[in-house]
Amino acid sequence: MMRTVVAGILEREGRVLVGQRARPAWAAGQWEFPGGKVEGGETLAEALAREWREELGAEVEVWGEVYRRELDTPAGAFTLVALRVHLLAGEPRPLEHRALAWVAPADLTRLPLLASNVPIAAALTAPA
Ligand SMILES: Nc1nc2c([nH]c(=O)n2[C@H]2C[C@H](O)[C@@H](COP(=O)(O)OP(=O)(O)OP(=O)(O)O)O2)c(=O)[nH]1
Repeated sequence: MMRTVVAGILEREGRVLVGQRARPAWAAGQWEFPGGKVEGGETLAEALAREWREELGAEVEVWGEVYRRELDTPAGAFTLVALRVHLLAGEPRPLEHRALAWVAPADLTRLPLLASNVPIAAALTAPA
């Protein structure tokens, strides 16, 4: 069964939160929307809430899906789903990332994003 990875899009004052990965080697230094792999039995929303608690010390709820596609990476094939989130409690901190940044969607591609995230950045800047 293909695994699913959820990635959270948190927007504040026209900027979105991104994290710089510390691992694995192929992805270290690249920027992502914080999230991770869905575990057995979890909904997408539950998985994303768990990842944000573990990696950022923040409580979020999911508002809706932004983007979905199938991916091939050095870590295997999976479905990547980007979900818009709303912050309930806690200020995100880089508990597992090298750094966090708040970036305007139009400026995201100035960072070395994970290649799979470039279309998500494009979706965020597309006119509604
Ligand atoms: N978190 C996250 N992962 C992404 C994004 N885009 C993208 O291609 N990926 C890839 C990188 C990884 O191969 C995979 C997610 O793995 P992960 O390492 O974040 O997941 P995890 O926290 O559950 O980690 P682990 O338990 O497997 O070590 O998805 C993104 O925006 N956010």
